Amino acid sequence: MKIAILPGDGIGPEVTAEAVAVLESLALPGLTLFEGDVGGIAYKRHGVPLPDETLDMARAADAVLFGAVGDPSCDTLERHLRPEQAILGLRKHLGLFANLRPARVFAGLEHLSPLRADIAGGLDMLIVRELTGDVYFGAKGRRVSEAGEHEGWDAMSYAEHEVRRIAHVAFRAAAAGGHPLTSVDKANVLETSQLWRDVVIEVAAEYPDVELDHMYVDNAAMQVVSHPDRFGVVLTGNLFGDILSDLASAAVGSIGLLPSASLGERETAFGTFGLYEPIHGSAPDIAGQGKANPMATILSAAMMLRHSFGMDAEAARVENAVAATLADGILGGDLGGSHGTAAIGEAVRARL
Ligand SMILES: NC(=O)C1=CN([C@@H]2O[C@H](COP(=O)(O)OP(=O)(O)OC[C@H]3O[C@@H](n4cnc5c(N)ncnc54)[C@H](O)[C@@H]3O)[C@@H](O)[C@H]2O)C=CC1
Ligand SMILES: CC(C)CC(=O)C(=O)O
Ligand SMILES: [Mg+2]
Repeated sequence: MKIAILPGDGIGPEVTAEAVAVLESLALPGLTLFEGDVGGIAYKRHGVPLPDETLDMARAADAVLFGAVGDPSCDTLERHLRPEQAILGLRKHLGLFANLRPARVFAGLEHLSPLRADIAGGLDMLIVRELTGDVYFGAKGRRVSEAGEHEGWDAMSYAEHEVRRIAHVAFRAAAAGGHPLTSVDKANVLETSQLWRDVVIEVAAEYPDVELDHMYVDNAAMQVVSHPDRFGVVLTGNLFGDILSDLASAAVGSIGLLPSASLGERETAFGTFGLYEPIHGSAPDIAGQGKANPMATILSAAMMLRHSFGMDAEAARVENAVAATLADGILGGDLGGSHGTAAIGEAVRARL
C-alpha cells in the first residue's frame, strides 16, 4: 500500500504530520509513504505549483494524503502559478470527481456546536460534491466592455455525464444508508442548475427507494443551521458544495473537524484510489504556531483506510479515538480549548 503524502503550505505540513503519525502507529503491514512538494512551496522550489514529479508520485500511489495549499505571498502570481491550481490540477488529472464530505456532531458533543444542542444533535449529513466541473473549471478571463470598463468573467457549465456520474454516487450512498437525498441547486436562476435538476430526476428513476427532494442553495444554507436533521445525503455542484461544507463545519463546531475523500473510478489492488484532505485551507493566520487542529486530517486518513484500503475496522478505530479525545475535552483553540496540534495528535494516538 503506497501513500503519497503532499503536505503543502501553511498548516498543511503541521496537520499532515499528525495524520501520518496516526497511520504509522496503526503498524499496517506493507505501508510505504512517499512525500512530494505541492502548492506554494512547490512553486518556490520548482517554479510550478504542481510539478510533474508530484503528479507522477500521486498517480503511482494507491492513495494520496493532502494537507492544504495557499500562500498569501503567491496571491498576486498569474493564476496558473498560484498554489490553489495544484489541488485543482490533482483533482482534474486524477479524475477525482466525487468529493465526500461527512459532517456530523458526535453524540454527546453537541456543546461543541454554536447551534442549540437540540438542533445540533440532528446534524449528520454526507455532502456529495461534484469536484471536477462547474465554474471552477470553466473558461475565465478579463475583458473591457464597450463602455471601457474592465470586467471579469467565469463560465459555469455542467455536461450531462458529469451530473449523472456524481448523482449515481450520491444515490448509492443514500440507498446504502437508507437516507433521504437532497439535491441542491439554483435552478430558479441558472440554466446549469436546471440541467443538473433534470439529470438528477432522470437518475432518480433507478433508485425508487431513495426519497429525493430538490432545494435551492440559498434555502439549503439556511436549513443547514436551522433544521440540519432534514438532511441525509446532500448532492450538489462544485461551487455550492465548497460553500455549504464550510458552513456545515461551522455548525459542527470547527472547520478543523471536517475530513474529505475525493474519489474517481480507478480501482487499485486494495480499494478505490482517492485523495484525502481536510476541507480547510492553509490557514495562514495560524500557520507555524502549532495551533492548528489536526483532527480533520486524521479523520481524512480514516476515510482513506475505509475507501482506499478496505480497512473499516481500523477506520472506525481512528474515528472513535478522535471522538474520545473530544469527549475528554482535549480541544484546540478553534473549539475554545488550549491544546496545540502535537498535543491533540498525541492524545488521539493514545486513544487508538
Ligand atoms: N484544499 C485546499 O488546499 C484549500 C486551500 N485554501 C487556501 O487556503 C488559504 C487560506 O484560506 P482561508 O479562506 O483563510 O480558509 P482556511 O480554511 O485556511 O481558514 C479559515 C479560518 O479557519 C481557521 N482554520 C482552518 N483550518 C483550521 C484548523 N485545522 N484548526 C484551526 N483553525 C483552522 C483559520 O485559522 C481561519 O481563521 C487560501 O490561500 C486559500 O486559497 C482554502 C480552502 C481549501
Ligand atoms: C482552494 C479551492 C480550490 C478548494 C476549496 O476551497 C475546497 O476544496 O474546499
Ligand atoms: Mg473550500
